[in-house]
Amino acid sequence: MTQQPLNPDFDATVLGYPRIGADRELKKALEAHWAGKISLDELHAAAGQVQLADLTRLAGLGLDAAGGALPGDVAYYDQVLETTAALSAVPSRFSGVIGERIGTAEAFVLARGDEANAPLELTKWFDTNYHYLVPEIGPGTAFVADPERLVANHAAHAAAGFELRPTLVGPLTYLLLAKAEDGAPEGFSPLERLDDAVAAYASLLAALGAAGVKLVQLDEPGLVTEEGAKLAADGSTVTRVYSALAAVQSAPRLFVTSGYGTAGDPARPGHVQGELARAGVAVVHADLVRGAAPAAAHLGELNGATLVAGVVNSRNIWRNRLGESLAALRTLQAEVTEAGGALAVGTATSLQHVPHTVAAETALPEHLPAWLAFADEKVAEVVTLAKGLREGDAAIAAELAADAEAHAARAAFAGTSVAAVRERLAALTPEDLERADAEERRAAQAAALGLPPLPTTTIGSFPQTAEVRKARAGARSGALSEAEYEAFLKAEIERVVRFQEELGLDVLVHGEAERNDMVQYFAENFDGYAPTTRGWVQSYGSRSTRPAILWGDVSRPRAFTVPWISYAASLTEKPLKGMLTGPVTILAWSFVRDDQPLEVSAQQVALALRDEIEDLQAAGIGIIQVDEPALRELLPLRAEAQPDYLRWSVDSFRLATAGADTATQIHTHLCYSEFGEVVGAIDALDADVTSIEAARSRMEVTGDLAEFGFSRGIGPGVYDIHSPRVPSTEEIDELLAEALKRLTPEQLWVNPDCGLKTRAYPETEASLRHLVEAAAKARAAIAASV
Ligand code: MET
Ligand SMILES: [Zn+2]
Repeated sequence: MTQQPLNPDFDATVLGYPRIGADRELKKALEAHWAGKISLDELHAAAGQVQLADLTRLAGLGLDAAGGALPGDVAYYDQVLETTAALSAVPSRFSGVIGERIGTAEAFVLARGDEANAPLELTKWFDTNYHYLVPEIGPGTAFVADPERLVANHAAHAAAGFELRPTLVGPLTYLLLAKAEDGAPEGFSPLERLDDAVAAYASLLAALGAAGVKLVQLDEPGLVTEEGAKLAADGSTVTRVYSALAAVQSAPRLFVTSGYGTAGDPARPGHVQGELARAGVAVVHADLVRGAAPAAAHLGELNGATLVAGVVNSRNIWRNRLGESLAALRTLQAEVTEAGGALAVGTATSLQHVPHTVAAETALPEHLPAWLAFADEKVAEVVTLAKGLREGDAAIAAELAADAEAHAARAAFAGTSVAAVRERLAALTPEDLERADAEERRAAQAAALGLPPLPTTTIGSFPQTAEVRKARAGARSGALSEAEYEAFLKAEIERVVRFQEELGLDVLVHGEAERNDMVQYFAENFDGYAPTTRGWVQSYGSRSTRPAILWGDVSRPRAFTVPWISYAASLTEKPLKGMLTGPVTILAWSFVRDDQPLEVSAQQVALALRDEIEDLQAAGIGIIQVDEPALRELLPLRAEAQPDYLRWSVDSFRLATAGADTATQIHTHLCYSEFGEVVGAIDALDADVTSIEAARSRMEVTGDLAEFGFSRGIGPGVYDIHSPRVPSTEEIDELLAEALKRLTPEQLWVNPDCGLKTRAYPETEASLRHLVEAAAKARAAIAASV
């Protein structure tokens, strides 16, 4: 066994750690502060406690507290916002309310808006379900280094013996993720401001160095995108920027990470790391999970730098295959050492995408915990791998044995591969994805449903009132018996049905009161799926979600939505639309198994949904909506991988829905993204009616769809449900008129942007009244014009 010298600072690290606190303490403190219940000082103290607990845990798990192995990824709301604050990059539209400096209070104004200003836009961070606040950059945006918070955070923990490496989004990624502010000249790109931003980063580094910081982490995952890759050709922008930053007098050493894929040209993995090292960056990182391991040819350029090999998956919750990782690391180590560099073991990205610890889960099926690794278990894996690399297999013999055993048990477990599910998949034929001709369907559905033109409907959920949440919690804790809970839900369904009838909506829904979350509800009712109890993952700001774990072959033991939906239908003469969540969204918002292609898991979920649709139809439900809000979300970052994704994702929707009768109207619903780029896929879903978020973009997507020749039903949202604001009837009139410029009256449906579950009743009632009124006016106008 070779005894190579590893990194002089550390041989194991993680790029970041969940920031919300093991018990979501930061969420509670933030919301208490926003509600005026605790002061800013109390918030800082609470956040400091959370960070101290995290650092103590990380050091306890074996990361070198004094050697720079601990990430200083402090962020109360969002890591991109922290960088905006460190650069004092105040968007012009806030210049009246925010001075030159973005302190914590000012950062919250950017994050949450105020009476006069909408907050910064939230957008998905790469292909994750984390959302960051989009910087708004213009030709005049000031970039002024404000190191105060970073310095204070470093100093606070240095005193306790934790040598943090302050973490910022790197300048290239920061500007790649920014948008041109309103009023910037046509064609302006935030990257035009690169030199000014780099100057501010240089001042930040100088100040951090002066404060005794030894290592700073700059995250550059933007380099894995198509646009970012262009900045990373040899002799490129990457070289220019990082040569400048590495040359800053008395600056700390730099640690530049990528993550979420292969940085730069995917055919030349490692060249960006070589380029960074040549520029003077001391520690570079490569994502070995989503990305490819650096090619030996490029490691030659490392030249004394350290490569952090991101071998532990920080996006899933599965235990690492330690034996395989160790073998890959040994190969890399030989190449890196040969090149005069050093190797350290790390994670593919920050661990912010996984929950704190498996140990907190008390209700998982018995077989599952041993297969899993959340953040803490992943830290332990990184430490174990580094030890194995340093001291040889014998030093980690117990861990290797436990690992082999867990993986063998997982492979052999009955639910991992279920013959009945496999046989059903193997027997599928192309006809299983085909429905009758769209025109034939349209005629059959028109006859069966008898809807007016411009039918009005909602997207499914109605306000989840405190009573609804309380009843659900009561059912979970046992405070409410099964019979009591059922009676409660039936009463709630009846109330929602009567409410919709009174409003005069044309197609009713049951309101989804029984669902805590549109994906978790399905996970709870499918075999092969397990919800967690404490597995919170930050989605944005103080918000977290609790993705369920898809661990085995999926099937549906019994119909579960049918009782509620058919009960709702029994209460009304109007058509009632059944609600399901589609396969892609179910996968996108879960932790999925890593031992088979996503495509196969999608097919299994699709077949389970197909069974539910058959049962809904048999119960007399003539309209069924299968929501796919995450369709765009899983689209791969790299263009070359997109067609294959679009093929299987569309096919999984069709597999779920194509068993429906010709007269059954299949709807889908899309939101949370811009769908302009994927209209071809939306068309290929072959849904009879598609509702899609559109109010904020003023019906923009209707243009894309019309241009594409989309001919089936379409309900562009006319009411933005993301805020309590009530749209006026006139406003909805205008949106409908706008939509009718491009869509035919036979095509157009009238509905809100999305479900109403986060709204309260007063604004919901007022908004839906205006929506029904506007639809009636538009109908009358159409009738008068023929
Ligand atoms: C995020 S899409 C939500 C769709 C779901 N049917 C609802 O109305 O809540
Ligand atoms: Zn939606």
